[in-house]
Amino acid sequence: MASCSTFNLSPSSKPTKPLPHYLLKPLIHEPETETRTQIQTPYPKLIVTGPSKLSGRVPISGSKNSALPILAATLCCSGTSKIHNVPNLFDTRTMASVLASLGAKVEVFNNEMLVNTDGVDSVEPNSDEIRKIRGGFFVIGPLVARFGEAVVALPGGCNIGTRPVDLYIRGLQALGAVVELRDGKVQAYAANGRGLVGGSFQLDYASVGATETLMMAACMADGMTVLSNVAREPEVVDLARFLNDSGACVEGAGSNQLVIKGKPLLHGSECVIAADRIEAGTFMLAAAITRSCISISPVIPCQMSCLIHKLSAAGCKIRFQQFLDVGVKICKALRLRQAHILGFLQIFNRK
Ligand SMILES: CC(=O)N[C@H]1[C@@H](OP(=O)(O)OP(=O)(O)OC[C@H]2O[C@@H](n3ccc(=O)[nH]c3=O)[C@H](O)[C@@H]2O)O[C@H](CO)[C@@H](O)[C@@H]1O
Ligand SMILES: C=C(OP(=O)(O)O)C(=O)O
Repeated sequence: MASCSTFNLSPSSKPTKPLPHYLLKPLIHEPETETRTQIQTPYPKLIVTGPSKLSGRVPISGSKNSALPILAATLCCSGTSKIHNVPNLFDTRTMASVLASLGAKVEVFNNEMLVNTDGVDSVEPNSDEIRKIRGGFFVIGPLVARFGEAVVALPGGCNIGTRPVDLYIRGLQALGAVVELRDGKVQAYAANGRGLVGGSFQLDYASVGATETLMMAACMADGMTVLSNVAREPEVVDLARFLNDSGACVEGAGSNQLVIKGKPLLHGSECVIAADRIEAGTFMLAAAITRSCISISPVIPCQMSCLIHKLSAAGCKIRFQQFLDVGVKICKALRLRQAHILGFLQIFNRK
């Protein structure tokens, strides 16, 4: 296919060289030490002066972490994909720019995005856009699967610390990609000169982003793929649902193993992005620490069970007034141990 890549990506011209150490560094999950919690950044602070009381009803947006991989997955689809309830955020706007930089047609109407990737004529998204957010890197999976090659800058969005992408790369290699790093960009191409081939890959760590990227790639790889020790987060399930609605064959989403039968090309479909459990959880905590009573909607209670349990144990009263309504009221002081940001998010991210 036509490409704006400045590199000659023909397989025969590509001597394989080892990836740099920092991309392949082993996944070591350090304990929550002071070094993780004291990351200094030049970014502005939010200073909240209390005591304050919160009240009222808060609408919860569509999930950013579901929207980003689903937008990337439109690269697997012919025709138009219609995505509803996309939160209007810097990250989703950036992902739309990433797709547009590849030649996709992206139309935005309030919280609805229509994406048609039939006109994609590049495998190299705009690097400035990719470096703005972590999720931009997801496009490497569908690009190499559909077009046989991808040139994607290393992702940004990592003010919370270094977040390697070694699992994405090793997973793509397991599906028959040759991967190199040049000038801060990851270049991947199908070793057989055609497309990816199904294979088996076990993630060292159940990374959400790597699971999603490899799921998209496997949907268009030739044959069966088995991905083990994958992430089980609701956003992974949302992505699998979108891909299956678009003609893919993904089984096992929500468990720790995915079995995926590749198809040559998926077709556009329609989906509604689910409510953001991180946003909902943040408001629940805000109500708890200010001893306030608020109502948030919509929420998906089964995705919040961990946080609901913790807050209930701390004395919060949580009521489901209607199916998706939650009221939070703190009855006694709540003491939460400080945790680094991902640990904090994992209170409601992990099952
Ligand atoms: C866009 C998106 O969905 N972001 C979410 C995603 O972030 P993120 O993409 O960072 O989450 P992952 O589960 O993929 O990765 C978590 C950690 O695993 C390590 N890692 C991951 C991949 C890899 O190839 N190598 C590696 O070392 C990194 O230290 C990383 O910080 O999950 C987090 C934890 O559930 C959420 O808080 C983020 O909001
Ligand atoms: C860390 C987050 O997301 P990302 O991985 O997209 O940077 C977040 O949503 O807080």
